[in-house]
Amino acid sequence: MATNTAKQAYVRAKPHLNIGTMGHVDHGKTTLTAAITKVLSERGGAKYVPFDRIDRAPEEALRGITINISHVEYETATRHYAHVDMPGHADYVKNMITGAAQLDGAILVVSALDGIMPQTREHVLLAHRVGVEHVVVALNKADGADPELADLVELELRDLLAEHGYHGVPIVRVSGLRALEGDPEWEASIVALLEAVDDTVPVPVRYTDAPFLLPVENVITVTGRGTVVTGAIERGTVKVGDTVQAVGIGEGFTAVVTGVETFGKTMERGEAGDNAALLLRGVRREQVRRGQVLAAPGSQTAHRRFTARVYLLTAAEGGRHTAVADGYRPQFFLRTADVPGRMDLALEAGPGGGTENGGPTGTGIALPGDTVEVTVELGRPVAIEAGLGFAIREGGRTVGAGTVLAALD
Ligand SMILES: Nc1nc2c(ncn2[C@@H]2O[C@H](COP(=O)(O)OP(=O)(O)OP(=O)(O)O)[C@@H](O)[C@H]2O)c(=O)[nH]1
Repeated sequence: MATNTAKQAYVRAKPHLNIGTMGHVDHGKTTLTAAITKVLSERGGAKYVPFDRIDRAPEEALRGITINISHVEYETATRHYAHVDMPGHADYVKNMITGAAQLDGAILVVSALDGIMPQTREHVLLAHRVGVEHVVVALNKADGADPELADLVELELRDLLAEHGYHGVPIVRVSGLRALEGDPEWEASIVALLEAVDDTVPVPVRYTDAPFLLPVENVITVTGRGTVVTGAIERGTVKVGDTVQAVGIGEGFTAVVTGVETFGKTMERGEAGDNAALLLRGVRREQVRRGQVLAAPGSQTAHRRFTARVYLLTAAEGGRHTAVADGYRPQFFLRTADVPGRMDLALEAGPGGGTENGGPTGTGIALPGDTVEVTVELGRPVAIEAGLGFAIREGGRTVGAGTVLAALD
């Protein structure tokens, strides 16, 4: 990342926040993302990223300058934002529920022409479950919608949001498409949307004093320079010269950080909450895998077995229709890791096991809607600690959400 042409340095002049768009397919997430960068670029707060460059820029990933192909950055008067427009529904859910996206807030995109659709519901539910506390609604395609119809959609949205604990959510009528085309009325709607985001999503508490931790999202080889690892810094800080330890999945290693960047700009210090690219000295690409964490040496340990409290989604929430039994073998998503594993419906070390809400205790089965305490054995070791959230998926859908109680062995 030390390039021949000097790179610009990242100036930390404003608080940095991570936000993302969510919502049903085709409601206009990518169009809106492009529109935000276009409108802000005209106001000096962004570099315009056209629609067809979002999610679809592999050559940028190859050059090693992009943090994540679906991330864009922009600034309002008071904040610097990294904005993730996740490519497909499955990836979206995976990123969101594992906390890989580490969203401080979300823009729920709902088409005023179509109203609430299944993924609108699913994303609101998941956002709430994974702890996204702050949501702003972009009621998109307002250019084509009858205002009375839009009023109706707004009412239904308020009900849906309230059902999941979101009250007083700003609903801003926008048109990503018309704003992209340069229509001043709709450009103003994008500005209003960002004002609502600035006002609604507070600057989160960042754990910069904790030991450094970065879940590995992508690994890129930059010819002549080495291996670059990207991801959002979960805790702590990192600078050139620091030693980091890779934990989980493959063989662990330690390496010295020789470059820290964000969105192609060099950083004196990467901090919790930043989307960072780290250049590692003497590390081969194959040594680093998505799902590992890079951590301050000795601060994280990999485990295959742990106890957890798990909520099984109901069929209405997109979960299973039938019970799960001892020996259940789904996929587990922990941070950026996606590993197969086995789940047994009892706490290995501890009093009893069974359910909290009067469900079947000690029978070795649990029904959708139950909260149960379980013991998990993963196919591969992963960095595990008490309190870590994870998702349980099978056949491409999310069937459970859990929290680690304790690592075993
Ligand atoms: N009339 C109108 N059409 C829009 C607007 N925004 C997006 N569209 C159209 O809606 C369609 C879907 O837009 P996308 O931005 O691809 O939607 P998306 O939600 O990103 O879709 P996925 O990424 O596939 O989930 C496209 O044909 C857009 O041109 C808008 O504000 N008004």
